[in-house]
Amino acid sequence: MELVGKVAIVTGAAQGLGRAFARAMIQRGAKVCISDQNVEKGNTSCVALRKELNTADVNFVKCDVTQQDDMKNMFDDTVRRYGGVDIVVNNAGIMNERTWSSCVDINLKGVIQGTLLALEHLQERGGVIINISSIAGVVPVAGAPVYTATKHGVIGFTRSCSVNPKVKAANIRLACLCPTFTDTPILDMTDDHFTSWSSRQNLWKDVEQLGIMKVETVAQGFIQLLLDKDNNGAIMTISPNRGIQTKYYPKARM
Ligand SMILES: NC(=O)C1=CN([C@@H]2O[C@H](COP(=O)(O)OP(=O)(O)OC[C@H]3O[C@@H](n4cnc5c(N)ncnc54)[C@H](O)[C@@H]3O)[C@@H](O)[C@H]2O)C=CC1
Ligand SMILES: CCCCC/C=C\C=C\C(=O)C/C=C\C/C=C\CCCC(=O)O
Repeated sequence: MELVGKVAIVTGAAQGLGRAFARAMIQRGAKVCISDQNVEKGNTSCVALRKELNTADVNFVKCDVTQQDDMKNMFDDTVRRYGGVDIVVNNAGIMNERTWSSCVDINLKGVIQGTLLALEHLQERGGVIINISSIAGVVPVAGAPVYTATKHGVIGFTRSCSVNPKVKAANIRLACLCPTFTDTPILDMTDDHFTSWSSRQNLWKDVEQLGIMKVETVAQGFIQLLLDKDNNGAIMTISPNRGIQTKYYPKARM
């Protein structure tokens, strides 16, 4: 897929990985709507990206992924502004075992809602949906069971959509990105984010063992996932020791 002139939406893009994905797409000629529930950071990032990349092809829309009206407005605004949508990146996510219900609402229900709206918008012209999971989407993580459940859910949902014949006929591709720890504000966890059935200490041991990647490393894998025309249903993992790996799991009837 060539990115010049393509229109992309990224949720949770005011900072961290979402912002890095937006930046990488703009650099390759895409027009990008960055959205976030944080209006101040979203606007600041939008202005910074315009300045740094010398472009007007990036805008900010306020969108809390738990709010259906916000999500609909984000798509409608993008269509009005750029004439359509080609790429949707469902990235917004949090890590909080204590407010676990909001973790499910944002990480899983937000991705489902974003994907369903994306499928509607892409059905006439085709396109790509990238859902951001985590390495916690493919391995058990004792320190963060709810977060891990949401990320497994993202993979199950995305792969199920990818094998739907209607999705294939509409020339829509879906894939998941699963990084290990990456240097973003999500790592600034305190004990308040955990319960007695989860543990910051355990996760921190994993961080120390695995190391922390730069957002640019993950953005590189993201662009590879986006550009590969033949990867519907793919799960890409990225880690410091194993690098970028694309995996295809069995479809059914094992
Ligand atoms: N940084 C890491 O180590 C890894 C992160 N991920 C995933 O990558 C995605 C992005 O995370 P990071 O950039 O690291 O985190 P981050 O905390 O830096 O950025 C997350 C963004 O999502 C926004 N957000 C939170 N709730 C929202 C809501 N209800 N609606 C809209 N936006 C909302 C925040 O305002 C923030 O701008 C998440 O889904 C996360 O689970 C996956 C693997 C590793
Ligand atoms: C105290 C630091 C907490 C950081 C947690 C915040 C964000 C997590 C982001 C991730 O998505 C990564 C999450 C979990 C990975 C955990 C363990 C990986 C073990 C991988 C392996 O065994 O191969």
